[in-house]
Amino acid sequence: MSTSLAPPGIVHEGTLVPVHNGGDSTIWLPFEKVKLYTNAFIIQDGKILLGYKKRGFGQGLYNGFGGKVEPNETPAQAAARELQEEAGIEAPLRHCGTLFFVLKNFRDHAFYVDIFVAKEYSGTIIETDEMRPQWFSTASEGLEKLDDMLPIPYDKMWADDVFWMPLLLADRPFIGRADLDKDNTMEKWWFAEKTS
Ligand SMILES: Nc1nc2c([nH]c(=O)n2[C@H]2C[C@H](O)[C@@H](COP(=O)(O)OP(=O)(O)OP(=O)(O)O)O2)c(=O)[nH]1
Repeated sequence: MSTSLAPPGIVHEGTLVPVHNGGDSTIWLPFEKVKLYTNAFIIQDGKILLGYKKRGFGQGLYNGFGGKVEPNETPAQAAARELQEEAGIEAPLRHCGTLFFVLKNFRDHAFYVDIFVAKEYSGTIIETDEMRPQWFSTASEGLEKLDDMLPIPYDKMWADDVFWMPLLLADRPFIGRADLDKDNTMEKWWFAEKTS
């Protein structure tokens, strides 16, 4: 489909196949500037590594490891640095998705988040001041779970994650936008699979 149908903030050359869209709001929230962020996940052997955010933005939610891209860095470099700083590990990260994220009542900036994934890592996973890492099962409900590992805790994650996480788990590149209210409820969203 044509990318002109994608929401403001989404820039992509190639074919996008929309997979989810919705929300009660008729307009996309305005934004003045955009800041670059990263988010990185390790997915291996039926499990995914998430971190419980202990402080700051998103405190109390589980997420991948990431943060701001510094002025001297590429997103890939920032993703590697944040994974090391927040979980103590290194990994051959691959770009797998892009999330454009706008928070209502947060006027400062929109978030352009490059999402990375790796199937392996080196080093020892450690808890840091910012994140408490924990493995979760990627098995769907009803399927056999790994030992006593809990399923992905979507009710304790950013509300939009449930829309794109299945694409990440299936290794299907994606792009999307989510506008959220400050209490982590979805205002409006649009997600597409990148097929070229
Ligand atoms: N899973 C998920 N992550 C999100 C969403 N929106 C959003 O900003 N993020 C991620 C991107 C970043 O990894 C993180 C926000 O960065 P942060 O708050 O941890 O970074 P920071 O400003 O503290 O920067 P730094 O000190 O870690 O560099 O949240 C979302 O809707 N879902």
